[in-house]
Amino acid sequence: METYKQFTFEAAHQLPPYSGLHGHSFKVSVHISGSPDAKFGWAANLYELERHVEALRLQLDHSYLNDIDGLEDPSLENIAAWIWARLRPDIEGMTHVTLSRGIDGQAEGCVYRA
Ligand SMILES: Nc1nc2c(c(=O)[nH]1)N=C([C@H](O)[C@H](O)COP(=O)(O)OP(=O)(O)OP(=O)(O)O)CN2
Ligand SMILES: [Zn+2]
Repeated sequence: METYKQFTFEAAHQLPPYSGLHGHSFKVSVHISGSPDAKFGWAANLYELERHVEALRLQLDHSYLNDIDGLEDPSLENIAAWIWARLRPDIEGMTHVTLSRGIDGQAEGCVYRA
């Protein structure tokens, strides 16, 4: 079974020489794989993920990403790897993190797997 949790955040960044200062709505999906719980069938209890995901969301939301330690070059791929590295110690069975920016149908994104 695989369980996932999504969160969104609004943030500004720049990626010289490709882009100057601007902002995006980002969407993150955190995927956890595991044997189904005998009673509830889930791979992970979403309540147990909540505090870890929420702590990250609060750090990222309404931030200037370039100012965050480890995000000096905030490409999609570097942000996804940064999220993975911070959740990894706390979320057993995490298989991948997806990150996208923009609206459905016009989004750009990436998938980070260990
Ligand atoms: N694989 C990637 N390639 C590129 C990335 C990236 O994160 N991953 N980022 C960039 C630059 O940021 C580029 O300037 C993109 O600018 P951005 O405004 O973030 O995205 P759009 O050009 O699509 O702008 P819209 O406002 O959505 O039109 C280059 N390559
Ligand atoms: Zn951008």
